[in-house]
Amino acid sequence: MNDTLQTLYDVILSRKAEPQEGSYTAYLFDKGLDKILKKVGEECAETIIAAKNGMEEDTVGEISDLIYHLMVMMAELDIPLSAVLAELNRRGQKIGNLKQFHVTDKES
Ligand SMILES: N=c1c2ncn([C@@H]3O[C@H](COP(=O)(O)OP(=O)(O)OP(=O)(O)O)[C@@H](O)[C@H]3O)c2ncn1[C@@H]1O[C@H](COP(=O)(O)O)[C@@H](O)[C@H]1O
Repeated sequence: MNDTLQTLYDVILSRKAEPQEGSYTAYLFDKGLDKILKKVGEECAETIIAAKNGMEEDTVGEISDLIYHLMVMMAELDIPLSAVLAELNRRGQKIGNLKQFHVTDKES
């Protein structure tokens, strides 16, 4: 999972560094942050609509569009993918510690 995200993020970063003809990602960087944020908002709304309609395939497609546009936003803002993954890991470890605490609490 992280490998897939990292590979996609690396391609997005390379489009930012070296824009390619016909690249949608390069087009977004050329348009700038406001355009990218507008796309994030649109894809978020489309994800909600697909989820509400209960169509799994459509929802998966919209989630993928949303993640892609979020990663373009991160690249535009120079936020490394590792920062988000580290934050998710930190939260996971916190929850892990809480579970451990509850188990210990019951046992005593
Ligand atoms: N994962 C994606 C990805 N997901 C969604 N999209 C594009 O996001 C757009 C969303 O569709 P919309 O109808 O909402 O937008 P649109 O009308 O085409 O564009 P706007 O005028 O609204 O900006 C489509 O053009 C999709 O092709 C993506 N474009 C590129 N990638 C990946 O990005 C990498 C670089 O690709 P290039 O940008 O093609 O070089 C590759 O790994 C691609 O697979």
